[in-house]
Amino acid sequence: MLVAQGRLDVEGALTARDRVGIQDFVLLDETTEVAVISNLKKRFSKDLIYTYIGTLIVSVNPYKDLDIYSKKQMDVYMGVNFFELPPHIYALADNAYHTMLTEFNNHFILISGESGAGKTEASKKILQYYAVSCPSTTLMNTVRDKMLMSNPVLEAFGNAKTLKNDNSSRFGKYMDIQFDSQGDAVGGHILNYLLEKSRVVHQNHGERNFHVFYQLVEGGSDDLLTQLGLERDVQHYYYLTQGECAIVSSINDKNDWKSVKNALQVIEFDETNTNHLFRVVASVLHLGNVHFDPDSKGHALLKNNTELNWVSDLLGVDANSLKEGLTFRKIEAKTEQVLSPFTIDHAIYVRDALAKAIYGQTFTWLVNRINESMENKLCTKNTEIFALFVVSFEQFCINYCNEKLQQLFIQLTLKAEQEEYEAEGIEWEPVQFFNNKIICDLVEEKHRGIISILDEECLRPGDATDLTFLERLEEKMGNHPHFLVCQSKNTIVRECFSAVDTTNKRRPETVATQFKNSLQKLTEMLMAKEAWYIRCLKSNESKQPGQFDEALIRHQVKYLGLMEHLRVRRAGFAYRRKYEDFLKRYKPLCPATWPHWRGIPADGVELLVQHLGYLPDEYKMGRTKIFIRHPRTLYATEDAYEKCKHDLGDASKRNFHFMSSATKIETCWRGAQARKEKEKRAWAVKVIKKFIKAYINRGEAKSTDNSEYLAFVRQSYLNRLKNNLPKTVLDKTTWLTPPAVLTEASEILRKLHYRLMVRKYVRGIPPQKKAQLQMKVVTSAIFKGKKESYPPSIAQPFLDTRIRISVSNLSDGIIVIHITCEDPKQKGDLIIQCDHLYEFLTKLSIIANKQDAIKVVQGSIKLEIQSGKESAVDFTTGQEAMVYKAKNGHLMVVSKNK
Ligand SMILES: Nc1ncnc2c1ncn2[C@@H]1O[C@H](COP(=O)(O)OP(=O)(O)OP(=O)(O)O)[C@@H](O)[C@H]1O
Repeated sequence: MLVAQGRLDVEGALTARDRVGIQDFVLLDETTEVAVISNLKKRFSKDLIYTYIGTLIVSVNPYKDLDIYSKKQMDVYMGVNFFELPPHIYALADNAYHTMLTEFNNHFILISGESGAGKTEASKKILQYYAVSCPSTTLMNTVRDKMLMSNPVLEAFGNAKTLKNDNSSRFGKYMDIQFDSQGDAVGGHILNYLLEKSRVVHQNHGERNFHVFYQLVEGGSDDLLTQLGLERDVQHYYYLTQGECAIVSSINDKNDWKSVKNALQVIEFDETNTNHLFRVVASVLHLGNVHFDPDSKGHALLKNNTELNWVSDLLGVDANSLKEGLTFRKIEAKTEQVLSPFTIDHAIYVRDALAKAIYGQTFTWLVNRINESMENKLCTKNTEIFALFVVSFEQFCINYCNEKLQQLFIQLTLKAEQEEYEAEGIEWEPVQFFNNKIICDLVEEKHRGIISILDEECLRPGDATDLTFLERLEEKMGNHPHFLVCQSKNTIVRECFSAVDTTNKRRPETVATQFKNSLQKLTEMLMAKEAWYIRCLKSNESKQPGQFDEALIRHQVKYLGLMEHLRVRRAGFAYRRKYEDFLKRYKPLCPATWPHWRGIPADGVELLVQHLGYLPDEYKMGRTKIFIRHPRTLYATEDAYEKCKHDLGDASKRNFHFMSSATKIETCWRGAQARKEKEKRAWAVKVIKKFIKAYINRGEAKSTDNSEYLAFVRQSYLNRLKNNLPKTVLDKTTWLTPPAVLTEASEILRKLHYRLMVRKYVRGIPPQKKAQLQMKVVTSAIFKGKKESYPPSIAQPFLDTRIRISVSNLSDGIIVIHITCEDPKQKGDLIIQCDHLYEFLTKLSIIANKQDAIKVVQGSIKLEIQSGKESAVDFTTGQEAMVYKAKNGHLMVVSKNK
């Protein structure tokens, strides 16, 4: 028994591997289907129905009550690490809950498997576990009571006996529980998918309609049956007897009726609502007994009015309208409406369609009511949602849904693996797995293909024209005034149908499309949550305890993709453990680590595995964990550990005295360690408290309460600032917003930083550019705001060559100022004569700070008299000083001989 095994860690479980099989498939040395099934069988034979694949649980239906769900057992699993105890659904529930609380994220548990495999039971066990383990408040008690207590109602209306399961859920459901940040449940919600409505009007041999019909007929009081016009005989009703097993020994409808009535009270159904609900159920039974005879033309005529009158009475709708609706089709021509009589087949079809619609809508209404009663009524915001998802009935599960969920699983698992590798700094090794996205695409893309098979209406017997007929019928029924039960006096029926837009002529979404869309939405929703998985397997078809049908199990192992799961989990490394944990267990195997390793755990592990002779390819050292590739490496280590323990035991007998004193020393040492640890904790608590107090007072002036905190704030701001400084002088926006205490300092720092950047910038300017800028500064001082042509001139650089000055070496007082200009019409160089040439030019060059700008030439100075037109001034000496234009067109300047 699981409890008897007590606390086992995963390594401990290895030692028991031959007796009870492997607890985690990941540790199977051989990952073949045969090995997996044999392991399941070995465990099943010892009533060990749960086995892990990593954090996924495989559960095999035992078909008998096991003593593993007691309160005591729940206590054992509370707050315990996943791998510390033998596999159990409680371990998963507990870990999901605690991870949610510590990581503040949303989780879901996906329970899948074929009909009768134990999904509903598993979900109930999880709810029961939360009911016991979560902190208790009055509100939470109400929520969980309602979640648990609503179950009989949901099962009565949504479950039925099938060949595979006496209590098979015939709808897909998704339940979620909302928790607040303290872990208290504050609300809940149930979402239902696709009730198998066709069951209301048709059951295969050996199967029944939904339980509630039988429960009402068997368990309802005489008074109630009279009010509803029902007989206490299930065989009397066409809708209850097609499977020829209305009464079965394994189901006690009478008793179940009592729990349903009780549950209705818990979920706050008042008498009126309850009464209306039973009236709807009864109306469906009466509707099933409405039969038709052909008239002379083969058109449908009601056999008698008794049943129809009951339907009309129970639903509160007009009997004539109902009759007309069941036997005629209304055709709208341009100007008039024509009533076209139905054939018998059509009339039966419409009768059944109405029964399905009434029941289906009522089921949805019921789920909504349950949801309302579980709504989070606290205004405090709930922070976390824990979702529990049960994929139910077979049709829903097979094909597309399974493929889609499998795809989701692989995606999420690979993602989780990849994230762990990344966090541990281990290189990701690509995993080969079959990506079934291709199947999902095929199903999703080809609307008319696979997906339409899921349309329950298409599953009806009949040829393809039935579908066309149905569509037309649905369109037409939409505006048939006599059909719309939305006039009903039964509040439930009225509420259910009032939402239907009676004027909308658009074709309604087919069931397959609704299914696809809901699955799509669900997938999106689930992708945003952390996943936990339970895979349920059916041990045998005959629902017998102790029978393990290998062929059936093999089929499910395939169908649930368990081998794929295993492969993905085993991708790369089968086993990983924190260095501390690994060392703690195996340290006796290496003299360097035994009895104590005082260094860094990773170093100890490295020494240990080298001592054990691990080959480099067999393991990898992550940041906090060791990763071991093959289970056999771990087994060898474990075997060595067992032997070592044994040897140590022998040695201890021989050296009793020595050991006992060693033990004393060890005890003292442990005591000292524990005291140290305690002191450390006390110190940590003090620091944390101080920190919190300081945080609260962070806005206050500096005091003993907050000085350390403020220093911390200052340091961390400065550290962050250091890495986020603006990089260019023009960047005026990048500057970290300072905490209140650093506003002033931050402003000073900001100015200093900009000044520093400006200085750096200026230093980096080349001399030529600098000279230019200096000149521009002078220009600005002279002209800015005074000359209108100044602004456009700013961007134009000054050229060194634009102005040059030449004089001759003689004493003629002539100065030639060369001015480059681009405009050909402009006058060219300037010639001036000046008495105080030396003074003028010296002052000019001082002002310009450019002594080399004046060139003294001998003989002749070239002139540009207009752009591109050249001439010259020739200099010479003579008796008299004179200036004239020479024959060659040059200007001749004669200075007097000295
Ligand atoms: N853990 C369990 N311990 C004992 N019996 C179980 C367990 N799980 C399932 N069973 C038995 O198997 C039956 C079918 O299980 P359950 O109704 O949970 O199947 P299911 O997977 O929800 O089926 P469906 O999809 O048809 O609703 C239960 O009524 C119960 O008798």
